[in-house]
Amino acid sequence: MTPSPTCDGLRLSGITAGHPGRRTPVLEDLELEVADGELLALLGPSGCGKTTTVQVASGLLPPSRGTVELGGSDVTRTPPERRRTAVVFQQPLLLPHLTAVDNVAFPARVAGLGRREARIKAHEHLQHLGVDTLADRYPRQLSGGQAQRVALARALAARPRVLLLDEPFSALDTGLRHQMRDLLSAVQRELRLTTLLVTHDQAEAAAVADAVAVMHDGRILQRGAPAELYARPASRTVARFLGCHTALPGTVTQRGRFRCALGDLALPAAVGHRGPGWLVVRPESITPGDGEDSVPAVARTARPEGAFTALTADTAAGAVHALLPPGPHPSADEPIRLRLPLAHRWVVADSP
Ligand SMILES: Nc1ncnc2c1ncn2[C@@H]1O[C@H](COP(=O)(O)OP(=O)(O)OP(=O)(O)O)[C@@H](O)[C@H]1O
Repeated sequence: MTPSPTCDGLRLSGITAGHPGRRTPVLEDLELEVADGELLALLGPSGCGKTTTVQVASGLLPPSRGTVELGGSDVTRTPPERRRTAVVFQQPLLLPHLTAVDNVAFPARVAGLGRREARIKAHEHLQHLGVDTLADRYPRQLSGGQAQRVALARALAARPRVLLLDEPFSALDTGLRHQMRDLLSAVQRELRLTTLLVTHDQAEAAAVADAVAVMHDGRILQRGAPAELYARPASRTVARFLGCHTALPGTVTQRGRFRCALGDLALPAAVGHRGPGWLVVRPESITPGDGEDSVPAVARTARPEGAFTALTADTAAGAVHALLPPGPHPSADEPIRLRLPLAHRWVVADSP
């Protein structure tokens, strides 16, 4: 990834950081940029260093190497309270002895604004997030979703340069999560705030983010628009993390041809990979049926996944995983043909 010469958003360059008591750093030479006004989702498995990245960006954890820039200024040594970043965590962390409106007014009060003015502003933010009717309630009188809206209102009230959201919706139930995603998208569209959203949910990342960065073992493996990462993952790890579990070993013998245990398969012209690699195909693009693009398989398992059916089938080259829409689906041990549409074939190397 070549960094742009200037960044008006958030930029972490060459960051190495760890935690006291840990022998090895969590982040090593991390490069991450969130452009001005962009919502970037930082996606990665548990323990890969997402929260540590947020801590470094917010100033809660000083890196041992590297720089943090905000709005084009180096803030590596600037204390958290002077960075103009606001963080929303998985838990709302509202002050229990203050009402919702006073929680939201708190940052402005700390910044020196009078109580009346701070409260007027706070009401505006609560209204913006659809919870002004709850202004006089204490945190213990709010549901999880309501409290998280108040926490988001408080973060916005601080008028941050950068909003850092660390798994803000993961404690909520599915319906509420979707509502909060929509709300975040709407707020983001309106305010164009530079936002880093930490999540381990690829659907959430795809739903709200302008760009996604996939993290693994403290490094960014790939960054791009969600659709680009889905269609063209850089590695098996990225593909797997984005829900694509079909990876068939073989070799790109010449442009547009992939030789594997299933024979000589066609590839789209966009595939630039050469030599040994893995054919990956997204699960929702695979369907049972006959055609030029189909391969023989034997159905192994078909289990419900929400409204869909997750089908695993064995082929001569390995297991194929499909996500089928509602309707009849193959049963175990049934010989079938599976279509692997040409446009959805992609080849990756075996590296992370
Ligand atoms: N305060 C701490 N002291 C020591 N080690 C820590 C501390 N906080 C995190 N770690 C370790 O640092 C590594 C990265 O943790 P981090 O919380 O950044 O990961 P994460 O990607 O946010 O994970 P999750 O999705 O589970 O929240 C983990 O191995 C974790 O155990």
